[in-house]
Amino acid sequence: MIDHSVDPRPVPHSEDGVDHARAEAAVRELLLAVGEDPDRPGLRETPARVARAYAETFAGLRQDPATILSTTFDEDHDELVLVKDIPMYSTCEHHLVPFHGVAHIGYIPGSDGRVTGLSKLARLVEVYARRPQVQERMTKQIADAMVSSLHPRGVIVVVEAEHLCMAMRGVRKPGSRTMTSAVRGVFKESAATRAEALSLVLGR
Ligand SMILES: Nc1nc2c(ncn2[C@@H]2O[C@H](COP(=O)(O)OP(=O)(O)OP(=O)(O)O)[C@@H](O)[C@H]2O)c(=O)[nH]1
Ligand SMILES: [Zn+2]
Repeated sequence: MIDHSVDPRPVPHSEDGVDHARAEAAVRELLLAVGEDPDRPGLRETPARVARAYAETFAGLRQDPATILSTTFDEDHDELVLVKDIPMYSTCEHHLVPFHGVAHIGYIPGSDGRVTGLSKLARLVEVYARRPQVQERMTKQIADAMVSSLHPRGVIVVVEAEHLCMAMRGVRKPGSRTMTSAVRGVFKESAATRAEALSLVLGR
C-alpha cells in the first residue's frame, strides 16, 4: 500500500539527486498493480535498475542551461551557425514513454560576436530532453536559453521526433513524426532569413 500521507514533493537523498528508495518502492508497486510478481528472480533487481535509469533519464531536472552556455568565445562571427541532426531522447510527460528524434539549432551571434562551443548546443538539448517533457515546450526552452545566455541576433530551433506513445500504444501510428519550431529575434522578424535557415535545416 502506498502511504498517501507522505510529502509528495521529491526529497533527493543521493548524489544524483534522486530518492532511490522512493523510486524503487514506486516501481515495485507498479509491477504489483499490473499483476506481476516483483519477487520473481527476473524482476527482483528491476526496481533498483529503473531507479538508476530514471536518475539518468531525468538528469536534466538538476542541470542548469546557463552554466552549460557560459563557455563562450569572442569570434566576431555575425553569420549563421547551425548544428543539425543532434540526436535526442526525451520522455513524454503524459505517458512517461520516450519520444526521440533530432534537434537542429541555428543562431546568428549578437553584436558582441559571442559564440559558444558547438558541443554546448548538443548539451543544451540534453538538459531539456532529460526531463518529463512536451515537445513544444522543449523546443521553446532551448530557444529561450540561447537567447538569455548568448544574446544572439536570432535563434531557430527545430525538433523532429517520433512519440512512442503514438507508435506502440494509443493511436498506434509508428513512423509519424512531429515537427516543432521556435524562432526568436531576426528569424521571427524576417521571413527571408527564416526561410533561408529552414531550407538549410530541412535540406538533406
Ligand atoms: N502537443 C503534444 N502532445 C503530446 C506530446 N506527447 C504526447 N502528447 C499527446 O498527449 C495527449 C494526451 O491525451 P489524453 O487523451 O489525455 O491521453 P490518452 O487517453 O492516453 O490519449 P491517446 O494517446 O490518444 O490514447 C495524446 O494526444 C498524446 O499524443 C507532445 O510532446 N506534445
Ligand atoms: Zn505521450
